[in-house]
Amino acid sequence: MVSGASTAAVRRRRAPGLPERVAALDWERIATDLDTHGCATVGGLLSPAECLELAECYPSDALFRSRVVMARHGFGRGEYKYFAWPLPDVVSQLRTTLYPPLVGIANRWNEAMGLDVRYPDAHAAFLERCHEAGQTRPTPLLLRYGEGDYNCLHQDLYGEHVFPLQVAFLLSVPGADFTGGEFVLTEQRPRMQSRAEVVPLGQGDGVIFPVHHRPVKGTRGYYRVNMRHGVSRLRSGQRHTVGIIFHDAR
Ligand SMILES: O=C(O)CCC(=O)C(=O)O
Ligand SMILES: [Fe+2]
Repeated sequence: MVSGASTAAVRRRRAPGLPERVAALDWERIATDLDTHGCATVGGLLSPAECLELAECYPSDALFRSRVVMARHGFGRGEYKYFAWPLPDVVSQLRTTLYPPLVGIANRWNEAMGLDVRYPDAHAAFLERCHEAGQTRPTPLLLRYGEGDYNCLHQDLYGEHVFPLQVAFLLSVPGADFTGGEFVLTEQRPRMQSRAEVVPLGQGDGVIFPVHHRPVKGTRGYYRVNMRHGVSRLRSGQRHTVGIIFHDAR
């Protein structure tokens, strides 16, 4: 058990420079990768110290609103915890700084898919929309996998309001902290065979990917493909990730 004092320290912790680091990312390249491949990676956005600090707060129950043991629900093997309000600074900053550059892509995708929903420029305004509809519980989460654990292919939908992109960060060092445990995306195309994408990540890298679907350009305009993500079986060690989902939950 972590003491109350260190729990408060994790909550208060400043992550200097995170907004600057997010602003410095090549958002044109990210948009192109998302359009072309259905996912984009961002290298080393979190420092090793930030990764370690986040991973180490997993046992600190006061930071979380609930714990999910995946095997109990048929979700896979391993566990995760949803952060409680107030979110730790680094998690809150990731949510508020990654949202604005993704809004343009989200709105463009909805237009291509013939969906009427458009997203406001600021995350606070989008959260207000979620909260007014009863989606008030925070969705950022910390995941922990041990040897033999895996995360079944899924979609993180938590109510009517959905921001169509989400981000997952690898907090552990592949090859040193764990082996196996690869991030996997699948794309189910209408009347076609499915396509899988394995996304190699290093510590502190993030992967940006669609929550439930994305537009793909065909010969007669855009069609909608259904997306799922998961994690392959860990062969050894321990793997932590943090998931940044922009809509809140009912
Ligand atoms: O552990 C992972 O890489 C996947 C995490 C996940 O499912 C999520 O962030 O929504
Ligand atoms: Fe997920």
